[in-house]
Amino acid sequence: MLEKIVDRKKEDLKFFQLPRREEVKPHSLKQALAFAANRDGIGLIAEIKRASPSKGVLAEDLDVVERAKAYEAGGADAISVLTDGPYFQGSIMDLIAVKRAVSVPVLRKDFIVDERQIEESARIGADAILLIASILEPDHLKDMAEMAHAVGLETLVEVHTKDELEQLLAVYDPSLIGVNNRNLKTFATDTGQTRALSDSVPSDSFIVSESGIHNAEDVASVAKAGAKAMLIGERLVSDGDPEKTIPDLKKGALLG
Ligand SMILES: O=C(O)c1ccccc1NCC(=O)[C@H](O)[C@H](O)COP(=O)(O)O
Repeated sequence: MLEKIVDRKKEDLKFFQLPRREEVKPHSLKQALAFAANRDGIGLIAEIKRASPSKGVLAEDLDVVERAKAYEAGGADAISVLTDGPYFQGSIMDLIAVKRAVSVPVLRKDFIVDERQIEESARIGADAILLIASILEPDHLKDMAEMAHAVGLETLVEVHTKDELEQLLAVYDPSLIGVNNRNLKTFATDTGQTRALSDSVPSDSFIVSESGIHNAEDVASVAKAGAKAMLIGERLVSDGDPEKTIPDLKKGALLG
């Protein structure tokens, strides 16, 4: 599936056109998450996605602006927007609309495989982009991260296995490391993956635990494993009252 997503992305990039630049105020993802970790025990990146390969349609008629504002009002420290069209029913227009509507940092979640997507991300007003170790060779990922930083974007570098992490650390030391609890080949999620990798993450890096977080116990488990922030999609995008749910989830960091 991951291969299919990336192949489709490369195919679509043949028709790539740069959008015009948005005039928006930048916000630092790392600073927002570090501040929240200090205040609440854990920071939260709340995700907007209409659909996913693992779950199908989650929220077809989602009003992304309304949802982003509800996340922010509930205490989300940052918002992630899935901009992939074919597999997640997202678009760069979603990110543009969200960035205009909120004052927390906005992360572009997509399958970034080409330098042009970095300039695109900067133009649409993203504050940060996701770089996925399983689809980029370590040297290429390092180059892409440096290119992103040069145009003012922060990077969240995602790994799933210890091997991926070790190969990456041999050439590059990211300050924000996302441990994806979802195996992108089988789609199975296990929050224990954050614990399994956390000892191998350099002590000066900041761990964001991603995927499969549904309740306060999951939050407690990843916080105990060393995550300073979490990224939650499905649980929040399909929630009727995220303004109430977000504080309840965050309280999980204080459990145990
Ligand atoms: O969500 C999927 O099915 C998926 C499949 C293949 C590649 C990426 C995928 N998701 C992107 C994400 O990283 C998640 O949306 C994110 O970590 C939130 O996960 P969740 O809280 O479990 O919705």
